[in-house]
Amino acid sequence: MSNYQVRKAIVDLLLRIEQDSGYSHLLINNEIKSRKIEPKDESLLTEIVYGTIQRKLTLDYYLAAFIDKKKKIQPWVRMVLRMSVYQMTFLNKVPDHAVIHEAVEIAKTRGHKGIASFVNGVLRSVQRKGVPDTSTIESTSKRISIETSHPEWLVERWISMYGNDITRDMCQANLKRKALTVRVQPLKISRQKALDELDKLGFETRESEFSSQGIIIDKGNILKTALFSEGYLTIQDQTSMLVAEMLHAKPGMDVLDACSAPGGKVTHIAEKMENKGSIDAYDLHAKKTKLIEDKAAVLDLTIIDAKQGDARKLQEKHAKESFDRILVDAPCSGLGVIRGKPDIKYNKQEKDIYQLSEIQSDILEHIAPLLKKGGLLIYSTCTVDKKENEDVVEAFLEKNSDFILDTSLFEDLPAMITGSPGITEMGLQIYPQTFYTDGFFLTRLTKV
Ligand SMILES: C[S@@+](CC[C@H](N)C(=O)[O-])C[C@H]1O[C@@H](n2cnc3c(N)ncnc32)[C@H](O)[C@@H]1O
Repeated sequence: MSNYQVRKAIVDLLLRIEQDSGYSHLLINNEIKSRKIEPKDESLLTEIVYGTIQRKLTLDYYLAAFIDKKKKIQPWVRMVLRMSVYQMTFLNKVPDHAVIHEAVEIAKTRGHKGIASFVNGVLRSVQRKGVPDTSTIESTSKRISIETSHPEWLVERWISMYGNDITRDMCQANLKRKALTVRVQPLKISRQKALDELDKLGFETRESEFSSQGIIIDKGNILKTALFSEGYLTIQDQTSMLVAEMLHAKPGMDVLDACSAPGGKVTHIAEKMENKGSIDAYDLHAKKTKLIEDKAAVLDLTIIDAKQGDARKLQEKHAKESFDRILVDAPCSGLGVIRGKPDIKYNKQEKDIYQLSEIQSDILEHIAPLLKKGGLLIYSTCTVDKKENEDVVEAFLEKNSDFILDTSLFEDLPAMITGSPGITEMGLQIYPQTFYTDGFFLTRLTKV
């Protein structure tokens, strides 16, 4: 594929992601497969698409300095300008003159001479004058918003909850790549053996301190290994691995995972149970239960019964106090995983947070009777927002006097997390900047 064709594919992809509000990671993978993008172009395509989405608001701020406010710009032309300015400002892989040349070529073929000369004019001005200085933006929230490309309502919200410094660090961390992490299936391979095998294959790896099963991959493509395809390893963020570590499910126990798909945490729980006992794994969406089944099958785990069910109605299916352990890994706004799914920061709205917090409270309220006395319940989300995290837990504890927060959680956490800035009376909020993981919330409750 020529450079021009790769750039053209990037513009199409950016347009589709914006117009369909599609998840960029899924659309990028489809594009690579369907257009048969060569491996040498794969990483550049991914880098430009992700980068352009990640920096969208910053790029638009830069472009606004060079384009008349009243000028109507077609969406594809804006995409060409954004991706070109992204490459000129944040990447140094291709010289500016080549970036401009390719942008003009796309504009000529897709549009006409007039558009090509507009694109050429704007990009040449950016090249000549440089992008505008953002340090003169007076309002703190606006400056963070523009510099890190997060919507201002979200920056203001985070500032009101966590202050300027944590918010700025969080927004900046969301722009950086995180290392891929995997979990070993300990019934099939030990972590040490997996590390040795990966070492032989030329991977650069480290042990994760979040989980005895976790491995951080600094270099190497795990997807192409038999260790992955044969279920010795599975991809999971380190924060998610904390859940099964903290749930302490033992072989022979009865466990409920109320919101289970695609099955990352429930398979980890089954591993901790040495594949002995029983796990009822529900998800609201019937088609997603197949994802849980597939994951369990590749990992050779047989104790998971994946089925459709609304977590708010499980009392119709199970008697009170049926379970030793319950996981509520609730549907959430996902503001902790912006780094991997940058679309989230533009697609989520503040009202979603309020709606989700009601669903989360509802799920907890209806699940609570199913826990045995002395049992443990973990509530977790992959978001950073008090309304969906601490507030949900606090309201639940106020209403349900038979539950208390299991404060031994705080001694139970891995040493590197103890004393981390997100620990509160209601649980552990992990910020994406603290350990360069996803942002995540987790707490552990017990019935007395
Ligand atoms: C954060 S995800 C769970 C991730 C999963 N625990 C894992 O580790 O792979 C939340 C899941 O809850 C499901 N969900 C949403 N509302 C639900 C409800 N009322 N009852 C059960 N599941 C629900 C969603 O379909 C989604 O798959």
